[in-house]
Amino acid sequence: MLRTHQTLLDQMKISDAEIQSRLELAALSLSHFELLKDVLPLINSQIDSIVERFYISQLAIDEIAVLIGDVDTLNRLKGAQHQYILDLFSGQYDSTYVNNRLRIGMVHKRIGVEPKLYLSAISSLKLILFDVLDNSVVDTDVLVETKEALDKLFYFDTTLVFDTYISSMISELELAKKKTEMYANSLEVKVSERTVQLEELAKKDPLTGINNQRAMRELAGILLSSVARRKASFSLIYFDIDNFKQVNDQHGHLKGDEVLKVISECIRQHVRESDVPCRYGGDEFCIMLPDAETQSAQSVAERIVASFAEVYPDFSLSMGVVETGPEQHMSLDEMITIADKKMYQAKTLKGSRIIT
Ligand SMILES: Nc1nc2c(ncn2[C@@H]2O[C@H](COP(=O)(O)OP(=O)(O)OP(=O)(O)O)[C@@H](O)[C@H]2O)c(=O)[nH]1
Repeated sequence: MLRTHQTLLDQMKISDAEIQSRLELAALSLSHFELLKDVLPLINSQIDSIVERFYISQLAIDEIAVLIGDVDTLNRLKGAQHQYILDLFSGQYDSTYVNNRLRIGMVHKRIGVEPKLYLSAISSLKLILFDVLDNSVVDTDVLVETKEALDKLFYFDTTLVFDTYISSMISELELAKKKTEMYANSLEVKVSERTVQLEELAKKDPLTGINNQRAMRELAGILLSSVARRKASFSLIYFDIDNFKQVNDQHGHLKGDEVLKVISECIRQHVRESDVPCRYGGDEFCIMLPDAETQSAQSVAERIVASFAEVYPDFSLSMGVVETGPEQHMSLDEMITIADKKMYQAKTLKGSRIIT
C-alpha cells in the first residue's frame, strides 16, 4: 500500500498495545491522566497568554524565528500549539493523540527543525506550564504530582516525535539507496553496451568499415575448425591495388582513401553472408570463403574486379586465390603465404589478374 494511504501510526506499526506499552514505559497511569484532566479548565482559561508567552520565548531564538519566517506561519503554528496544549490536558492519550504527535514530528523533520530546537521548545513550554500551575494550584501535593504527570507526558511525546524523525530519516536513506542502486544499474547497462560497441569498433577498419586483420584472425580460427570438422573446402582471396602509391602521390591521400572505400564496397556487394572480407593492411585485402572451392572463389574475385573496373577503369587489382580442404586444412598463415606469392605472380602481368 502507498505510504500516502496509510496513517503515520500504520506506517510506524504503532498499535493500541504499543501505545499502552509506551505509556507504561513513561510510568504514566490513569491517576496521572486524571490529574492532568483536572487542570484543563485552568489551562483553558489562560491558553492565549500561554501560547503568547511560548512564542515570545521561541521568537527570541534566531534559528527558530528564521524557520517560522512569516506572520501567517506564526499564526498557524499558534493555532496548532493552542490545540496541542489543550490535548496535553485532555486525559486521553489514545491513538488519535499519538498520531497527532507523530505528525508533529514529521512536520518538524520536513521543515528542518533540528531535534535540539524541538527539545528546547518542549523545555520552554514545560517551564511556562509549570509556572502557570505553580501560580494557581494551591495544594502542594497535587501541584507536585500534576507537574510530574506533565513531565512524564512530555517524555512520552518526545519519544514519539523522535521515532518519526528516525523513521523519516530511514525512509530518506532507503530512497537514496534505491536511487543509487538504480543509477549503478543504469551505469552497468551503459558500460556493457559501450563495451560491446568498443569491442565491435576494435574489430573494424575505421576507413572502410570491414574487419581488420585482428578480427580476421579471430574469425579464421572459428571458420577453419568448422570446415575441418565438416570436411569442407575453404578458400582465400588475397589482393592489392596495383601501384596504389601512385594514386596517393598523384591524386592525394583523400583520393586514395576513396579508392579503398570503393573496393570495400565492391567486396561487400559480391561476397556471401558467410564470407569474411577484411582489410589486411594498407592497400591489401583478404576474403575468407568457407565452403567455397577455388572455382567459386575465382568467380567472386572476377566479380569484384569487374565492379571495381566500372568505377576505376584505369586501376588494376592483383589477386591470388588459394583453397584448402576438404580433407586436410592449412593454417591461415600458410594460406596467406601461398596467396601472397600468387598475388605477386599476378603483379608481373599487366592489368587485373587472378592467379589460382
Ligand atoms: N590513401 C591511403 N593510402 C594508404 C592507406 N594505407 C596505406 N596507404 C598507402 O598505400 C600505399 C601502398 O604502397 P605499396 O605498398 O608500395 O604498394 P603499391 O604502390 O600498390 O605497389 P604494388 O603493391 O607493388 O603495386 C602506400 O603509399 C601507403 O602510404 C590508407 O589508409 N589510405
